[in-house]
Amino acid sequence: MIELEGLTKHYGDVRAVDHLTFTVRPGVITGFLGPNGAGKSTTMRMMLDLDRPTSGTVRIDGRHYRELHDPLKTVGALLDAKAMHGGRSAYHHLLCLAQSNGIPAGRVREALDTVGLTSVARKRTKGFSLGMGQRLGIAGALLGDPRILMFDEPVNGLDPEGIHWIRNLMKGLAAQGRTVFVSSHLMSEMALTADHLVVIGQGKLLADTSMADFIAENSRAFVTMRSPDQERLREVLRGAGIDFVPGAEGALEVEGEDAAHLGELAARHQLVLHELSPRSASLEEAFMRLTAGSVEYHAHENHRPAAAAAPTAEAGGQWGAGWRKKGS
Ligand SMILES: Nc1ncnc2c1ncn2[C@@H]1O[C@H](COP(=O)(O)OP(=O)(O)OP(=O)(O)O)[C@@H](O)[C@H]1O
Repeated sequence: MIELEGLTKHYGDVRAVDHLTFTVRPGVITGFLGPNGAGKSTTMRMMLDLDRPTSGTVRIDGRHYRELHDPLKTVGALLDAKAMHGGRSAYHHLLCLAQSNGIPAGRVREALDTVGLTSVARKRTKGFSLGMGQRLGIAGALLGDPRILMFDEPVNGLDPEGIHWIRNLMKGLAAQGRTVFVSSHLMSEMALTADHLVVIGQGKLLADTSMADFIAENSRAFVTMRSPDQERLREVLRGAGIDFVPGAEGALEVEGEDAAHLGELAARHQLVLHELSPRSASLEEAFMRLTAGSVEYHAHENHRPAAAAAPTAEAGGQWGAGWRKKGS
């Protein structure tokens, strides 16, 4: 278990982490989400005593990291996959880690095997691809067979097979009763991986909830309506007291009404419709709405693709940019 209480970190005027209090529990995957610059890496560094908090505490199984006898046997972490000596082989990289942490040398082969690097164990790591580096970093995290695992953006730059592998590995570790804490800036990825969510923005806690509750609370259902006479459609909806928001490419989005009722309303007014489709908003959109007020790096509106009604995280840096207030 990891417990944070009032954890705070200032870099000069920047409040990178601002009074974070939450608990990461064993047996589930906890996703740590936030837009770029939200403070995820800083929080994880403080958990591992790599950065000193301005105030507040982190407890790992009830103790401060510094008080752990064999830290790698309690908590394993992948923070920066490139943080390794390029001249060493994968085997020797892990052997050094094992020897300096009182871990039996036999664990090196087991860890290499778990991450699928046995065939390149003797190769120097400087020739490794990003994916191989990530796997080696994960082998380092698993080396001490720790009860707690932390991964900072583990799927960054990985191909679909690598992403699938990491996802299943984390699920397996949680199923064994371990504490698994994983950061990401992609809600879509977390939706497939995490059981619990902790969301931060500008260092502050925005949500601490189960994935099931987040989905239940945020699955916005709406109907997209499109007519060749869009102005009349607006008038008809307003006349019936129905709220709407602008959608993609001039369409309108209506919440809280079913499509059949809206179709009948249009028919009564002899209004031609070119589209009447029930939809549900993506979790990515719900996440963007949650973090909209706390985005550090906004993309310029003019750079948005024309059809991006619900911008995806992959489009880059558009947190909250596409969210419109109801009735605007
Ligand atoms: N060593 C440092 N010195 C000064 N400012 C820093 C330092 N490290 C982080 N920051 C600032 O603290 C804030 C949080 O950064 P952090 O890297 O923790 O965010 P993050 O959520 O991990 O972002 P990303 O998803 O982009 O990695 C940012 O405003 C960042 O510029």
